[in-house]
Amino acid sequence: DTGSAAATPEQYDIQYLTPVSLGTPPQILNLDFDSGSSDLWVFSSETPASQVKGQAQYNPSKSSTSKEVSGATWDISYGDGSSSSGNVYTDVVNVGNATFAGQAVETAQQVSSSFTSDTNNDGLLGLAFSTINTVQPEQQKTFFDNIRDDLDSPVWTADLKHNEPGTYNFGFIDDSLYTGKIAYTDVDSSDGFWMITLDSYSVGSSTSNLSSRAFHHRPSTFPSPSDSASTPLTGIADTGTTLALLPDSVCTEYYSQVSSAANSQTAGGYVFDCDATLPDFTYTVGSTTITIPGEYINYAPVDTTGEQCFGGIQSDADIGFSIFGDIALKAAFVVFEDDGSSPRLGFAQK
Ligand SMILES: CCNC(=O)c1c(-c2ccccc2)csc1NC(=O)CNCCc1c[nH]c2ccccc12
Repeated sequence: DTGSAAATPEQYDIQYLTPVSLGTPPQILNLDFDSGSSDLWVFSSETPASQVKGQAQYNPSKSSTSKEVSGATWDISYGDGSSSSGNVYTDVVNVGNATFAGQAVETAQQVSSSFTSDTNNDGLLGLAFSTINTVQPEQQKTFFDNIRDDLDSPVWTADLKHNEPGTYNFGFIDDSLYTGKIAYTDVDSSDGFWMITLDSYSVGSSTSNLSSRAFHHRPSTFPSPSDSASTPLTGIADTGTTLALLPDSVCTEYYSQVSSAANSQTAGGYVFDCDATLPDFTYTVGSTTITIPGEYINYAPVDTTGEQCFGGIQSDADIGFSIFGDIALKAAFVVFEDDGSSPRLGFAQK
């Protein structure tokens, strides 16, 4: 079995939505595939009308294959303060032809205001590890955990793009989606996340820094201007988080290269003039180097004046680990591999 479906970005790549077929006859909802959580939850016929603003709703009573999981409930809260909760059914779930008949579909009886106002997002499809699924009293499995044994290969891949549709594939690696080699690194799934350690990172690229300083020649003793560090970064690969949330030291190093940058309390993070030229951000996994172009890190205007823009790299303070969100992942072809015992993450240039 294999599956392939488009990942279409909302404005500013704030999230990527993918069509999913639920039930019989098929009900199509556009879900946010989220490697940072493990609940498949949807707007539903059980969501109060006051909390629905245009979202498609899954109606289990209209599906001949739905079964209520009696006594089961779910309740999830995210670090941005959003939340949702409700009941649980099993039904047929189909993602680009990868199908599982008894997938737990968590119907929302309550969603927080940020989900209500997110009018194109009909729910989330969790792809972190099933150990952090919130269903009680019996925890439910993610779609990937359920279909893994039917897949040609125990993998799913993310090819997210800037401002254009990309692809989520299940069960195979499409060699046309990347260049060079896929470098793999071990995953620590003990917290339920795809947690990895990136071998190093660097801010800017030596040539661009040098040219901006108009050096006529560089004495051999000149320190490398790319502030390249062999400092590792430990964090989670999280398709459900928009930004790259990194250590304060990395943020300071990065934004010190942007003359108009400031860490604004009111804006809730680093902002800069929208016409600023931002340095690239590079990270390495084994022998593979991924470069996030500076323009990807000019995330979005802070307000309608369009003068100040919000950075795509922000602090991971008070999280306890870094989050390599869409800003970091969309520069790469990413392989999420889990044979059930030793999960790995693969990165390739594209
Ligand atoms: C900002 C969203 N990310 C988080 O809260 C988060 C945190 C986290 C924890 C504490 C403080 C800040 C972040 C750890 S893992 C992690 N990752 C996830 O939670 C991934 N799922 C996010 C789902 C999600 C939350 N609010 C949305 C609004 C639109 C679309 C998706 C979402």
